[in-house]
Amino acid sequence: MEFVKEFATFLHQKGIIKFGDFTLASGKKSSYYVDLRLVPSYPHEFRKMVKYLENEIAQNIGLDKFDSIVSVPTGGLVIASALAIETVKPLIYVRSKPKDYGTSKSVEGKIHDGMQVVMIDDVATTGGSVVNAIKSLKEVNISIKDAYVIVNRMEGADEALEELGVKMHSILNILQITEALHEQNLIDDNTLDKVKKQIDK
Ligand SMILES: O=P(O)(O)OC[C@H]1O[C@H](OP(=O)(O)OP(=O)(O)O)[C@H](O)[C@@H]1O
Ligand SMILES: O=C(O)c1cc(=O)[nH]c(=O)[nH]1
Repeated sequence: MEFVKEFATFLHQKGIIKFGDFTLASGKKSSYYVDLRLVPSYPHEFRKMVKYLENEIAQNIGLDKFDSIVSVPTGGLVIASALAIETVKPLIYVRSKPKDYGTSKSVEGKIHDGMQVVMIDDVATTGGSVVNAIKSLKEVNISIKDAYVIVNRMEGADEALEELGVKMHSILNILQITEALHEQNLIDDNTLDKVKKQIDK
């Protein structure tokens, strides 16, 4: 729990979690936004976050139990790249749509039939981005059982992935983050209430 509180406080201090009116990738509206693309600008915290993610994967799955790390551009790929270097695991990534020039590929990097991968993304909301990537991976006979995100906003991603036989893991969820901030009087009751209403919306 210590990492959760420390990381939640960091997200708030640096304005990485923002409260206001936002439109999300899925088209949904939200009273908050977690912009993890800012984290690499703070290399100590970035490294701590990646190490924590590495430990979680090592403990839950085992680093030798999969062939490659896979991610989706752009937010997730920055984190996955750092994790791949830290763990010395191969990295591949899935474009949201195939390139319409050059190689015309949607899955980039070295792949082989029947390979086993673990998905990394920064934030999960509806799970749509990861679901699309998993579908592209299945088309080229790549297997995936586990996906890891840093922040789970708890808006349907777990269920969407479960339908594809993939387990969603997260380092923190939005309730843990905002409850830790509320406890420290960094956000008020009304802000916490709005976040709770967003869950499963
Ligand atoms: O669970 P979902 O409803 O799909 O939403 C979450 C996705 O949205 C964001 O990506 P975005 O499309 O903003 O792309 P970016 O990382 O390139 O900024 C985020 O990085 C996730 O990939
Ligand atoms: O759903 C999204 O697009 C989304 C939400 C969020 O809080 N952060 C983010 O990077 N994307």
